[in-house]
Amino acid sequence: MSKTVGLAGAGSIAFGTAAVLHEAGHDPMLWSPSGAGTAELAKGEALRATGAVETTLTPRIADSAATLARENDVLIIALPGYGHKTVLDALAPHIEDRHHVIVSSHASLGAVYLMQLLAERGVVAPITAWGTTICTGRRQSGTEVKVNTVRSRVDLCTVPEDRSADALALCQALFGDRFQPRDGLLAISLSNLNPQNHMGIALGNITRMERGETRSRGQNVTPKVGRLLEELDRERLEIAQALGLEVRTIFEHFHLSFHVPVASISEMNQQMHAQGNGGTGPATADSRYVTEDVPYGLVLTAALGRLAGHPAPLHEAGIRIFSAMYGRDFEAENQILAALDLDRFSLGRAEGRREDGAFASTCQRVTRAGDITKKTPYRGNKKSHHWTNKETTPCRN
Ligand SMILES: NC(=O)C1=CN([C@@H]2O[C@H](COP(=O)(O)OP(=O)(O)OC[C@H]3O[C@@H](n4cnc5c(N)ncnc54)[C@H](OP(=O)(O)O)[C@@H]3O)[C@@H](O)[C@H]2O)C=CC1
Ligand SMILES: CC(C)(CO)C(=O)C(=O)O
Repeated sequence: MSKTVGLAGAGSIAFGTAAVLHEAGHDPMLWSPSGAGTAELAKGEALRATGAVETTLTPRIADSAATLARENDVLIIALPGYGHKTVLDALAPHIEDRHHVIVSSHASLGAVYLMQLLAERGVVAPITAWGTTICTGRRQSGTEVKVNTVRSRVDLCTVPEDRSADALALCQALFGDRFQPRDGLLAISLSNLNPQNHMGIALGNITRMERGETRSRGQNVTPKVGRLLEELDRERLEIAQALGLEVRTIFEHFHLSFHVPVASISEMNQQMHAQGNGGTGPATADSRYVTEDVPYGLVLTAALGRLAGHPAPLHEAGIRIFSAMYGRDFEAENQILAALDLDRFSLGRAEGRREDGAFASTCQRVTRAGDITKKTPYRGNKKSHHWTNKETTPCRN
């Protein structure tokens, strides 16, 4: 049955996802928070998708968050993490029990933040967090998108948990049999590989980014960049294991997303390039590979590593190196973590608490706040860690 689906965002993923939905017989609507992203479409121009999806559609256009919510049963958040808080704040007052919200892709506990906003209004709508996007691609203009791939598997979980079965059925009805349920929001947070992948790619290509040079992304995952990605992956997997969570490996990720045989990460990327879907690397330093993935990705993984007693030195180094390169404090830029006030969950020595007890209660309280994960076995934490809760300046990149 055809569904009305409102997409918050009008960039590459919102355009690509609208095309995928249209091809499957659904009825997408786009909302550009500033209006700029849908200026041409709002005049009635058609949206053309090429590549892995070839179609032309005339999506409905929303002029506000209220319209997007009113006119659709399903809402998909499809924009970078640095826009999530603004957009969730705008949508939350209009979300009702009848809605189903999907976050594509989930960044930094945004689903917990939205749950809290809805709880304040007594609304219980299922929120499904995806570990990544259903497609990849790049917006070419106000009316065109190149879709590089439609993924065969996307990790997901739903809060509240008792809505998981309905949520899975809905995602399948919209996009087909492409979903792998995971055990809670921490597993989904640790299933998003963009932050680690983009850290390696951006570090290996930062001078090209700064000089504005266009290049193949896959081809430039050279053996040494590939090895760095594999080592970053090892850190993420160790954290997941310490938390008792099952997550995909980087090898599975590239295999399931880009349909290439499993080999070394560099070889898999060379193969993607040879098949024509290696993508294009960022050609500006002002790229979400850094401005989104460091504050909303690396910062969360590094913090979870400290909490789990498995610090992630490469991730930590990435935060520091990019902060030094950009002259910014990326750790302080995460608006969602700041709004969740995770200082309440500090593992500090204050009040004479034993750190392991504080960690256990952190897990329980976070779990209660958002049902983040069903099982968070404690493996011991010797290091003191404080979540920072500094004021952040909204950043619009
Ligand atoms: N593109 C890809 O292939 C992949 C993307 N992803 C992830 O998917 C998500 C979306 O990516 P993508 O579509 O490429 O990103 P884009 O940069 O293309 O998204 C642009 C959209 O985001 C909105 N936006 C940007 N900043 C803000 C802000 N501060 N507040 C509100 N809205 C804002 C823009 O609003 P406006 O219309 O007002 O200008 C626009 O609608 C990201 O999390 C990304 O990491 C993951 C894997 C692959
Ligand atoms: C290819 C790459 C690194 C780009 O984001 C990726 O991992 C993805 O899209 O899932």
